[in-house]
Amino acid sequence: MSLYCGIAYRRKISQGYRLLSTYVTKARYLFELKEDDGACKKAQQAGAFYLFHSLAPLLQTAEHRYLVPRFSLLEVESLLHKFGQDAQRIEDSVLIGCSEQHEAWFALDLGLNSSFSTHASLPKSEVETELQGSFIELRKAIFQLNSMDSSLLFTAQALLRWHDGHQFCSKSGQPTRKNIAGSKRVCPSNNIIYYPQMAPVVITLVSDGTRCLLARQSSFPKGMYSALAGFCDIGENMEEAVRREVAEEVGLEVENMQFSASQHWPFPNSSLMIACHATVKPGQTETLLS
Ligand SMILES: NC(=O)C1=CN([C@@H]2O[C@H](COP(=O)(O)OP(=O)(O)OC[C@H]3O[C@@H](n4cnc5c(N)ncnc54)[C@H](O)[C@@H]3O)[C@@H](O)[C@H]2O)C=CC1
Ligand SMILES: [Mg+2]
Repeated sequence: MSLYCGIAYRRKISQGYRLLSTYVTKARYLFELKEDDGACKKAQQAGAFYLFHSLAPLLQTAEHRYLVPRFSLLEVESLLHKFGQDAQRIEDSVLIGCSEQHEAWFALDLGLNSSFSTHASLPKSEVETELQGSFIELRKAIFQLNSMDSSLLFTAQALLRWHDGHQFCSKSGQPTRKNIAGSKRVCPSNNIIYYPQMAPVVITLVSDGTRCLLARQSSFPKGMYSALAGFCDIGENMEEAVRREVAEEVGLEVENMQFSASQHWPFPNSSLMIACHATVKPGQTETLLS
């Protein structure tokens, strides 16, 4: 019932009762591309492609920053042709966003083995020379990218990695097939749909009101400290995960948890980092000092 009302309301709006915002039309356009393979294929014709090699994005250096080159479908086809591959490889690309003018953006990895061939990795250094750029590990490049580029590349890397690691149905063992946008994979033998997944992680700044607690893992570089982070266990809500992680990692009990901000974090796998503030329970501040 509520879904039906929602659809009717949308129609009423799109028939011209109210002008839709740019953000709304963009969100609906992206939704259409995810649901409709034909529309997504059409969008590739006028779209822009970001290229990766084994999950490292192609970047170009400009002074102290990195620029992220984009290529048209024709340019990508001609590159593939030059390296002896056909345009079918473009079906491995994933939709990562669009401009306000609805130019669709895709990401394609030239280094991962394509679903269409077992020997399909393109030679990295030759492609770099051809495209006048370098495939640089994303983690090393983030501080030299602007925030829009880094967010797009985070999404792209996470999606490309997910597809690379989910090529088979975990129930039937059969190869799964991605839709054109790359927003899902389907097992043709039993129609199970697999969607890209993110693991929720809470990262909590614990304080006693005036001081805050930072910690370090043994794997951190020397001198690096961070707020306390941990994966949510299945069945937990955010508050329970914060309380448990803080207890596990530093032996404190916290209360007054507050959500602060969130961010997608693609390393080493896709996480949704949920940042929170929490205060230690009264009587535990001495522990905080030790
Ligand atoms: N931005 C930042 O400042 C920081 C970010 N992080 C990120 O937060 C995430 C979680 O932090 P950790 O302290 O490592 O988590 P954690 O404290 O939950 O410990 C990691 C352990 O949790 C288990 N685990 C449970 N679910 C898991 C899953 N979905 N994926 C992987 N391991 C899982 C594994 O046994 C793993 O060894 C990491 O991805 C890390 O990159 C961590 C610290 C600082
Ligand atoms: Mg942790």
